[in-house]
Order: sequence, then structure tokens, then C-alpha cells
Amino acid sequence: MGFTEMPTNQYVETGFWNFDALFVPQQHPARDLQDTFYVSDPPTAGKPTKVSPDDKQDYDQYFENVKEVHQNGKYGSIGYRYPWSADESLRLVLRTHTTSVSTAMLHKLAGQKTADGRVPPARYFSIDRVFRNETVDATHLCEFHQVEGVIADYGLTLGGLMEFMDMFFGAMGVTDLRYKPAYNPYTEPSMEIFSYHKGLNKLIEIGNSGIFRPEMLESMGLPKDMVVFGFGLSLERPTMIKYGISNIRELLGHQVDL
Ligand SMILES: COC[C@@H]1[C@H](c2ccc(C#Cc3ccccc3)cc2)[C@@H]2CN(C(=O)Nc3ccc(OC4CC4)cc3)C[C@@H](O)[C@@H](O)CN12
Repeated sequence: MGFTEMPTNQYVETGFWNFDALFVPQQHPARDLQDTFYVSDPPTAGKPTKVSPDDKQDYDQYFENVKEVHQNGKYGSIGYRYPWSADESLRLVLRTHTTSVSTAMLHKLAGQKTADGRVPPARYFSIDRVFRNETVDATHLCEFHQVEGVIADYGLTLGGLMEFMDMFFGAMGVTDLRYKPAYNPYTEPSMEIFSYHKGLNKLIEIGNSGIFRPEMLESMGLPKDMVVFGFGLSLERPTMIKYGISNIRELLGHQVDL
């Protein structure tokens, strides 16, 4: 479907890339210790800097834009109006979603211009480990594999996102999807995606999606008329359903024949 794989081989992120750049406020519960693993050594990282000589991006301006959009609002948003802390944004975490990588890829895209001076459309995907300080039980571990896709283009609509999700899941034989309004700090509108599972005789949640907010996209320098879809699901849930596995531990480690 034209997606390029994202480089997701870095599990430790700053709060900046995992939360602040996604317009997740510093008081958001997802940033609490009961949800996020913080790395204590080293406790913080330096401010984001150029990743390679051909990196055209102005990271100082990006950092200022993120601070401003949280603290006072920007780009037509009233923001959250709280004193944004640079130190808090530089704390290190085990990434709670691969959307931190999608953010870095979109920021890099914003620095690219085609001959007509426009940021080119792009499609990125990743499938990799994410870490959450969850209470471990039969279906939850402190980590899971997130499948994520991002589509950046001009003139995209919410109906188009639904149509794409119908195609994406349709390719796996999952049809007749239902969409339910949801909330993510970084996407507005957001939708949970459901499908009726004949075997389980009930509607099951098969993913989440949304349109990234201007507070996130314009802060990184993407043009106002560029729209970006994001969607995600896990690898463990479909695997457990497909193979009738009730305990998530059966997916990992040595198989113990009882
Ligand atoms: C803390 O839980 C997060 C995880 C995981 C998840 C949720 C959201 C995203 C996302 C996202 C996103 C949204 C907007 C922009 C960018 C990314 C990614 C993974 C699954 C997402 N879920 C999930 O995978 N369910 C699922 C997926 C597929 C499936 O069968 C396949 C079709 C054949 C069956 C089930 C839904 C639930 O399991 C949910 O309770 C658990 N979710």
C-alpha cells in the first residue's frame, strides 16, 4: 500500500518526542509512573539536535514552538496554558508508543521540499515493541508490539480515513467495520475501530486511529494544508484471537509443556 518502514530500533526516548511534541500535556496521567517507565541513568538527554549534516531542520525553533503551543497556544489553538518545563521534556522514558518515531519522521518530512516548494506526501509504517507500566495479567504484559501507520497528504478527509481502514483490515479478511468516537491527545477527531467477530459472537475493538492535531503538525513546520492520518493496533491481540491463546505468556519465552 506504499508505506515505507520507519527506523524504530531505539526504545529509549525523551519525553519531548514521546509526549510533548505530540501535544500531550506534562500533567497528563499517561506520563505518570504507573503508566510510563522512566530511565534514571542518565536521568535526562540533551535538547534535540540535528541528526545528520543534510538535516535542514531548526530544532531550537521546533522546541520553542512546542513550548509555546503548550504554554500559551499557537496556530489558532489556545493551548493548555501551564508553565511548560524543558527539564520535564528531556526526561528519558521507554517509549509508550511508536507514535514517537512517527513524530520524528514527520518532523524530518517537514524539512523536505520538492521542486515546487511543497512538502511531498508520504506513508510510513512500523511494527515494534512499546513499553507501558501496566498491571500484568493474562492478557497484559509491560510491553507489546504496536503496528502503526501514518499517511501525510493534501485534501485528506475523515471519510477517507475510514475508507483506508476498511481497505487495510479488508486485506486481512476483516470487513463491516464500525467506527466509534474516541480521544487521543494528539489526534482530533479520533476513532476506535470495531469489527463483529463471528467466532466470539461480539463486536471487538481492532484498532485506534485519528487525524493528527495542528498543534503537533504546525509546530514541526508541516504546511497548514497538509493532513496526516495515524492508525494503530497491536500484534499480540490478533495473534491471541487467531490462535485461541488465552494467556499472553504463551506468546513469549520457552513453551512449558505441562
Ligand atoms: C494499551 O492498549 C493498547 C492496545 C493496542 C493499541 C491501541 C491503540 C494503538 C494506536 C494508535 C494510534 C492512534 C492514532 C494515531 C497513531 C496511532 C495501537 C495499539 C491494542 C489495539 N487493539 C487491537 O490491536 N485489537 C485487535 C486488532 C486486530 C485484531 O484482529 C485482526 C484483524 C485481524 C483483533 C484485535 C484493540 C484492543 O486490543 C485494545 O484493548 C488494546 N490495544
